[in-house]
Amino acid sequence: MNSPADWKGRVLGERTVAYTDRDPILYALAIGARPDELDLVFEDRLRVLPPFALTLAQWAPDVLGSAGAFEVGNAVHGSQRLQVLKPLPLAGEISMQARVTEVWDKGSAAVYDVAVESDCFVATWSLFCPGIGGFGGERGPGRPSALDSPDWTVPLSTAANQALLYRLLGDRHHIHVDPAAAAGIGQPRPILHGLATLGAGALVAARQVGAHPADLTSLEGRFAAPVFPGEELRVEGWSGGGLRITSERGPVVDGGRVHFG
Ligand SMILES: C/C=C/C(=O)SCCNC(=O)CCNC(=O)[C@H](O)C(C)(C)COP(=O)(O)OP(=O)(O)OC[C@H]1O[C@@H](n2cnc3c(N)ncnc32)[C@H](O)[C@@H]1OP(=O)(O)O
Repeated sequence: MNSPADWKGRVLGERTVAYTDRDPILYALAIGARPDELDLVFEDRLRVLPPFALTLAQWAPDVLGSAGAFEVGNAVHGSQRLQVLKPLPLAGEISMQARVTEVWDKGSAAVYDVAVESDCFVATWSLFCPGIGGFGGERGPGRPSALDSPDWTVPLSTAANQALLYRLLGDRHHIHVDPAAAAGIGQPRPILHGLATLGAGALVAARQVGAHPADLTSLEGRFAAPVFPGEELRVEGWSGGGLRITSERGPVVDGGRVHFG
């Protein structure tokens, strides 16, 4: 295919992914679950955090990269949406189908939207792919609008080894572990997975609003700047479900929304 636009509508296939209770527990630990949150870390009481689903569906954006739609070494995860349809089992198999739903032309970059559907969730990845824009397509959604002061702000510490833990859940792109790969996307050191930051923000939001984090019904956010493992962040929330995560450099997740049932 010659133009990114040619990938719109492309079916990326179907996959059934199996997991055990070890995997949602590892997910909970990798996004900062505490030892007293037994529902998240102890198999006898386990409830699966819905964003764990995103680790099961990681194959879909990877298939698009492997098929040649973009250069895997310089693309980044631009944004994510997750809609929960029903709870994930504690262990078992999930069958999913994926396709490219949109291709946006940002001038300097192309943005691919990849949707993954299963009977438990619908998830959409936006992949920001520098160097292949300017193909005459539509620009798509712009930057999120400015917000008033947040209704609450909670500090969020990331761990120096957080990307090393999170990658064991399936996203083993080298930019999260190898300084040379990080340099290839212009970063001074390996960066944290956007989904680790967003998942951690959702967990903080649940604690703050008094919801059980496994009751999450929808989550979304745009990755506005990289996070470096070990950085201190702030999670900001709005009563209507708005969510933003900032570092001392500015927003790292903006346009966020999280809802609990
Ligand atoms: C395989 C990888 C997995 C990962 O997990 S990677 C880790 C998670 N992701 C990140 O850390 C990415 C953090 N974000 C960034 O580094 C930057 O942010 C970007 C490189 C994505 C973009 O920065 P810039 O090239 O400076 O773009 P601009 O000049 O701010 O905007 C140009 C156009 O691109 C749109 N855009 C900007 N950021 C995103 C995004 N994150 N997702 C989708 N579109 C984006 C804007 O809106 C605008 O377009 P309009 O003029 O139409 O408004």
